[in-house]
Amino acid sequence: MGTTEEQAISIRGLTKRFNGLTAVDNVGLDIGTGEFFGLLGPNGAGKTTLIRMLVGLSTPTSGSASILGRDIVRDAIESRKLIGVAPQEYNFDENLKTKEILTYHAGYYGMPKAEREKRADDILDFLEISDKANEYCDKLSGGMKRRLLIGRALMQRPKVLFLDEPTTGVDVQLRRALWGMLKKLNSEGTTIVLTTHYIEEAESLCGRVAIMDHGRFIALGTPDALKRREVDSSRLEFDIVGDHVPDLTSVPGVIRYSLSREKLIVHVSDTSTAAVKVLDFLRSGGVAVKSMHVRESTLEDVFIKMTGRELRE
Ligand SMILES: Nc1ncnc2c1ncn2[C@@H]1O[C@H](COP(=O)(O)OP(=O)(O)OP(=O)(O)O)[C@@H](O)[C@H]1O
Repeated sequence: MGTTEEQAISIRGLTKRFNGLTAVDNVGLDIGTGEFFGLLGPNGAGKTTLIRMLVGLSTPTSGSASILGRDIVRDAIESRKLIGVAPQEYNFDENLKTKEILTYHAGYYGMPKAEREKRADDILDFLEISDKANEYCDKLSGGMKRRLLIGRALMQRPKVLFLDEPTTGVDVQLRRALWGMLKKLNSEGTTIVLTTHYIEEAESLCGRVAIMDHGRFIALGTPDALKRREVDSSRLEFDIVGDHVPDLTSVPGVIRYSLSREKLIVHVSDTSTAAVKVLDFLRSGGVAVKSMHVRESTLEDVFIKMTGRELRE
């Protein structure tokens, strides 16, 4: 991939240091236009710092990056016009009402009054908070504030949308509703970059993800490819009676297994065929099986395999 305009984001050797701490460490990446890209990683991995540099809120210590061909430092004003940002923390002026937050914001971007009124109405409608248009924003619930943060980022019709943990603290139902809204925006052509702790969020939304740890990308690819490349495709968990089983490695599809306290975990390459074979093998070996669960691998498994730690401490 080149570094020309077809890239929504192009990053080269980007680094940020804070008094001896390297928060983002020589990162390189291209994100194509129209991608839905996820940055996944534990607290302190450097996700927010990376986004803050890309959106012009923090100056890189070294390296470079561009948004649709505009350098984030040299062409900062141009590049900022192309993006929308929903930060992790609410930062609304509490003296403003919901709709005013949107119209004032678009005013900074020089949008004419009639257009910004209409745009704000459309966005409130899209985010299903039209009935709160005239409420003061500090009266809104957490979930409504989350939607408003996204709505504000959409006002200037960004080509690239940055969302820093857009669903933190919202309930499962709203999270799914927000996912639907974000998918729609992406399908209409907006490039989206989001950071998240939620594995299901990255897996459900993102075409590609980068897993970050200690300021670096430790894995990059589609969620499926990462799971295939980095971990066994799935594992079977059996509750059995006793602490002995015949050697399972002779069963086709079995990669490895472990047994402890009557819990047998079998890593297999193809769940659909291996599950039945393992079960038959155990039964013919005289092992009483109380229950069996299939657990598909997740991006969390990828992270654990690569770092030996869990994503959420
Ligand atoms: N302004 C700052 N001054 C000093 N250190 C900072 C500053 N901002 C971030 N850091 C440090 O840089 C590292 C990366 O932080 P960052 O917020 O980018 O991580 P993150 O992956 O976004 O984490 P989280 O998921 O908690 O938001 C952390 O060790 C953090 O303490």
